[in-house]
Amino acid sequence: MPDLTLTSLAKRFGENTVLENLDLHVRDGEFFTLLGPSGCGKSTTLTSIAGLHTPDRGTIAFGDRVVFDAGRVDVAPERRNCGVVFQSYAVWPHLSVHDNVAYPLKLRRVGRSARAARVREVLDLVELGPYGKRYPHELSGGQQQRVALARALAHPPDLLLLDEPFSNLDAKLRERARDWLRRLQRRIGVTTVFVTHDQDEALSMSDRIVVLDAGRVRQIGTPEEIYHAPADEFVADFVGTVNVLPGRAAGGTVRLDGVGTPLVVGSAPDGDVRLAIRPERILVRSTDDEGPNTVRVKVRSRAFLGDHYRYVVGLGDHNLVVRSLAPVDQDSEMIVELPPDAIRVFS
Ligand SMILES: Nc1ncnc2c1ncn2[C@@H]1O[C@H](COP(=O)(O)OP(=O)(O)OP(=O)(O)O)[C@@H](O)[C@H]1O
Repeated sequence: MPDLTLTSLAKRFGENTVLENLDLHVRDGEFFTLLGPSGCGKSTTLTSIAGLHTPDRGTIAFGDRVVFDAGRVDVAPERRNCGVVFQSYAVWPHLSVHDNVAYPLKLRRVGRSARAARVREVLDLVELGPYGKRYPHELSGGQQQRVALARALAHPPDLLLLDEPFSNLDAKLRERARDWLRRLQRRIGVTTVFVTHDQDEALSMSDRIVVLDAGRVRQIGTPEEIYHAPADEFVADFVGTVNVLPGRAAGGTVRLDGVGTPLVVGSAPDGDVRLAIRPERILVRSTDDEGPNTVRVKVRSRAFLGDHYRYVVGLGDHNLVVRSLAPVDQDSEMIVELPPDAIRVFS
């Protein structure tokens, strides 16, 4: 399978700059996710790869094959050999499942018996083997998306491009569909670009994620890198929940407004900073002499969420969200530890 390289890709719609010098490299066989808020340019990137939008500048290459080079090369969508599934890419209601999946093969003039064999193969692949004769209205939403996927895979694509394919499914089905798609993608090894604005989906499925903001790359990394070592406050805030507190750094410590003892943070540039820590990295202690950065706080609110408690506690002049299994009463005191290795400091 080819890798995919986007170089200096730029796209404007009128006055609106949607992509600005976008550089991306998706490795051979990788499941690569474009993650970012609505309007950040994820779909525009995907449709540019598919050839459905024409960028203003830059190049797109599948392996050694340049499919787009602004002003010079612009390979037609049907010749790029991408399998595409969109959220709204409904299957054709008047065609049976078999005929939906056979359609791209028919377009490519694949003979009748080879076509039937391939349709059987991909329907088995998406676990819809017995459903060939049904019509879309006789299938669930999840099954219809699997038909769309089978259609995208019927003529083996060089790249699989998926734009929020699960957003019409309910939460339970969506979770099942994620697991299932990830296993299938690993099995067939097709280089895949996946678009979502859902951080859970991105974290649970991807080999690597790019976080986009207003057409620019904020960070590229594995799910663990993006979650545990966000490059900046935008990424920390967009992926997961984070407490962000203003303070002043000096000599590897940060003094928060209204908190007596400075917190040890490891390395940080001296001056005004913002300290970030995830709620689940804050430890609830029974005594306050167990480690550095142990602070006595007041529980302002408590919510029981089944598998954990979510507390809002007062830390100096700020509210801090804490996630813990430990039951502590509302309005009582709590001792929390902010481990230095759980703290990120942004200037
Ligand atoms: N055909 C178009 N004409 C004009 N503007 C467009 C067009 N397509 C997209 N845009 C604009 O480009 C920007 C990026 O859109 P895009 O669909 O790529 O974002 P996105 O990150 O996929 O968002 P979402 O998650 O909401 O789908 C938006 O401001 C959008 O309004």
